[in-house]
Amino acid sequence: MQAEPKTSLVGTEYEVEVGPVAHGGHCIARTAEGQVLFVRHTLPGERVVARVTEGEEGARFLRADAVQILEASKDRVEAPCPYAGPGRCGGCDWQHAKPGAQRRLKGEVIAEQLQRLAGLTPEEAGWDGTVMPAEGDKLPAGEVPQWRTRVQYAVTPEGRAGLRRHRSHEVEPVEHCMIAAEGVSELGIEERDWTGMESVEAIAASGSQDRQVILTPKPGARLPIVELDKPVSVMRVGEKDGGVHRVHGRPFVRERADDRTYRVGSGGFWQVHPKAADTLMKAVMQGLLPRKGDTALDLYCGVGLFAGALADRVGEKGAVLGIESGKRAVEDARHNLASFDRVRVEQGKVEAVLPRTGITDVDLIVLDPPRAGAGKKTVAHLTTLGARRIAYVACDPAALARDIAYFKDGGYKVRTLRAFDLFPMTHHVECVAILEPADKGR
Ligand SMILES: C[S@@+](CC[C@H](N)C(=O)[O-])C[C@H]1O[C@@H](n2cnc3c(N)ncnc32)[C@H](O)[C@@H]1O
Repeated sequence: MQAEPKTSLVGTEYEVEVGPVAHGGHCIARTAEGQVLFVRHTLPGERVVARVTEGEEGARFLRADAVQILEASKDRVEAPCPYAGPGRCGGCDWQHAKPGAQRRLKGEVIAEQLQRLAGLTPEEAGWDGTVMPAEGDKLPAGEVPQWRTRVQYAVTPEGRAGLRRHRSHEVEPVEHCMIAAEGVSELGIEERDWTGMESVEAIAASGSQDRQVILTPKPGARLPIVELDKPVSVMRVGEKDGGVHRVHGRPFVRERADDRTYRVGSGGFWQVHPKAADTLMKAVMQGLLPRKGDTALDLYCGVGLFAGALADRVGEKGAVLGIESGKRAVEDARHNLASFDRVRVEQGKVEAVLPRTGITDVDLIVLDPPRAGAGKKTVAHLTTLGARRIAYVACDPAALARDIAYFKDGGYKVRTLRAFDLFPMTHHVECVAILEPADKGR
């Protein structure tokens, strides 16, 4: 017998009191019947009319947008971006919140994840509860930091560049993205016709004048001649192999951190906020306190940001091993770290490569995994290596909290935690946790 289709509630409106913030850029509310709503475009304590955007009767939760604000929070501001709002651009979650309130909301999310998934209060995690803005991001009211050095534009059927709507393939055409770095805006991507393209990624390095666009053509489409307002190198994503191929110019951009230049090939990872690489590198080094002669691991090392900083500090008698799955990122890391004799970079997944290395003890570990985190097996392995300190760089506080719980099982505790707002206007936040053996006093 076929199950009865459930009745969609999309479009239904509820007047609700808005409760606390939840991970993902929304707040929690309940309908009169007790059904949970994840409401965007609102703030804790507000009374709003929430219109359902996803979900059906009896679902565990519904998603909704606040379409009318009946009682506004004192943290609310008029969104500075004309493309923000219900049904519009999905790039920013907190355009309608004061900058200080955005950081408070991110702090509340971190605290909630730590408590729920790792059983830790902020004090137990050695965290003062604050989320620090990046240097230079505290701006007069109404001004928005222009921090996005990499912007992935989608293209409308008419060939206009835009940004995707929230949880949708639809494109919101934009004439100017407020959070895009000046180097991206200067290219004039939004003014060009991109007919035939699926997407156009713009990269403006912050450590050099390098500019690059990566085109993803629709199947069978011809590449346009790219004439932008500034010189750029051009890459394309291959229709068959999905790889990034050079059309003209350098196949990489040059970034700077810790007074070192890093080559970052197309498709390779580099932090998006211009201050992020240095901010995180400093937080990691201040937490680890490397000594001459130390041995260290840089896991999920990308093009070698932390391995380079560690190599400088552990000196000629020390050694650093980086592990990274991306082939091109490994080539870049080897190039970037070629001046160090005692730095090695292995290609492959950490979970496969680390056991194969046969390493049984190290002094220090940095891990900077993707959003899913490192996971139980990898964390369990790391806790057997006897590291004096471990720095965990996390772009997702939920994955961080889950992995901290695994570290706890393996005899490690969090010594300090710091949080940085490296993604203003969005719900994203970056944390650096420093762990050490639990039997060591604070
Ligand atoms: C958040 S980035 C960090 C890169 C680098 N630490 C930095 O700050 O520039 C995560 C990196 O992990 C790599 N990666 C993802 N899954 C991996 C895995 N299972 N094993 C090794 N590397 C992985 C990605 O290619 C990416 O370069």
